[in-house]
Amino acid sequence: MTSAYIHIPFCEHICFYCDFNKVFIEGQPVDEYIEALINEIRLTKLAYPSNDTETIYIGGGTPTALSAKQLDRLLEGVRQHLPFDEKNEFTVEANPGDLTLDKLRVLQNHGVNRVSMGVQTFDNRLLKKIGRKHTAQDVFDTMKLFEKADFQNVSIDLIYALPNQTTESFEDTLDKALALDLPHYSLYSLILENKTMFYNWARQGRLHLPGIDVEGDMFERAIERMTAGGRHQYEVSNFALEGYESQHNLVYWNNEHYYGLGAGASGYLGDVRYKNHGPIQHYLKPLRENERPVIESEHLTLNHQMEEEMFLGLRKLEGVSLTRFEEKFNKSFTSVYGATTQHLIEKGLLKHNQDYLALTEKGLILGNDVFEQFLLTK
Ligand SMILES: C[S@@+](CC[C@H](N)C(=O)[O-])C[C@H]1O[C@@H](n2cnc3c(N)ncnc32)[C@H](O)[C@@H]1O
Ligand SMILES: C[S@@+](CC[C@H](N)C(=O)[O-])C[C@H]1O[C@@H](n2cnc3c(N)ncnc32)[C@H](O)[C@@H]1O
Ligand code: SF4
Repeated sequence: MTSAYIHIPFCEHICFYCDFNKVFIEGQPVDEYIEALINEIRLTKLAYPSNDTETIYIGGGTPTALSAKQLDRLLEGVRQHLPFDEKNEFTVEANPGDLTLDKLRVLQNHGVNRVSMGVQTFDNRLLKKIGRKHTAQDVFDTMKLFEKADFQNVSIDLIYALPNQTTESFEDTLDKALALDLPHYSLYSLILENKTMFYNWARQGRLHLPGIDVEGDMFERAIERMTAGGRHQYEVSNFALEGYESQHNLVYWNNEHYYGLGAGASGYLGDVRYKNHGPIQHYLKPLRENERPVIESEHLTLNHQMEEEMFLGLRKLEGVSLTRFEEKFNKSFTSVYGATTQHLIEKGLLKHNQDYLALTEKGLILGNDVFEQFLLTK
């Protein structure tokens, strides 16, 4: 089975911290983009047939920046080319304030059963400072829409360690988030990305970011609050009620296959990891000639695949299944990673949990230092 990630690179405004592939929507060839995307799905399915789609995730950019009519056309095309069982997870990303009842109904009509919303913080002053256009009230209003449409599987994203954010302010955001009683929360620490407004301001000394200690404190508070609120941490940044872990993101962490569709999307099919052209015109051009808009692709060697199984899998709190590793690669785990694992267990960074190898609490904090040890091609 293969999953599908579909990218919509348009936004109503550009946030100061964001480095994802996106452009301001005004004046963009949105309708042409949607048709090209549907054509890309068709062409990719021809090259890599699959009878069933495990999960579908439409992200961005901002998918809800499309009109109800455009969303309807997009979803019609998606469902036409990707056979999908509506019991499986189908997520669309939304921005608070962008989602109307009309658009939500369109999503529901086409089998979308999960929405992930970018809330970031409930502090209105901070929202403005990071370049968001919504307010906390927009979040509450959108929640009312979900209630009205009887739509329950909603997740929100929060970012912490924002400029001038205090631990108290973040705790207040955590309380407000939990008060919404949602099944899933993603909590990311701010990453200062190259070429963003934030990056320039930081270089000019105009951005006051909390130090590493404060950031660590915030992460600990988040884990405490989420766990006390019944949302268990199943991946470094993700918390869910039992049974509501994001199936699509688990496809990534379990190192499984997915179509990457749309401008700038990445995919993993067979032994090939690939990436599409990011700029809209570069993406549209090959599709006009019925060619896939892939800009780079790489065949992964067995060593690469095993490394990725470890890097990605260890992000899950459950860890990496050794049985699955051996079945997938037809190799004994000990023969590949026995010595590395022994060494990391002695240092208190890894632990065995029956069939699984997982990070300890100390390992979780040191994440990347641990992952590095699993490199086979140094
Ligand atoms: C790329 S956005 C797309 C969805 C939607 N447009 C939105 O803004 O919520 C997905 C999520 O990535 C996270 N994100 C984006 N830039 C980030 C950064 N520099 N550091 C940490 N998280 C970031 C935000 O939490 C955001 O909700
Ligand atoms: C930061 S994650 C947020 C996931 C969300 N918290 C959830 O639980 O569903 C989503 C973002 O990652 C990016 N993304 C995810 N899968 C991708 C892929 N295959 N190719 C390119 N970008 C991808 C998109 O920009 C998307 O907005
Ligand atoms: S965070 Fe979301 S809304 Fe803001 S620029 Fe990035 S993709 Fe667009």
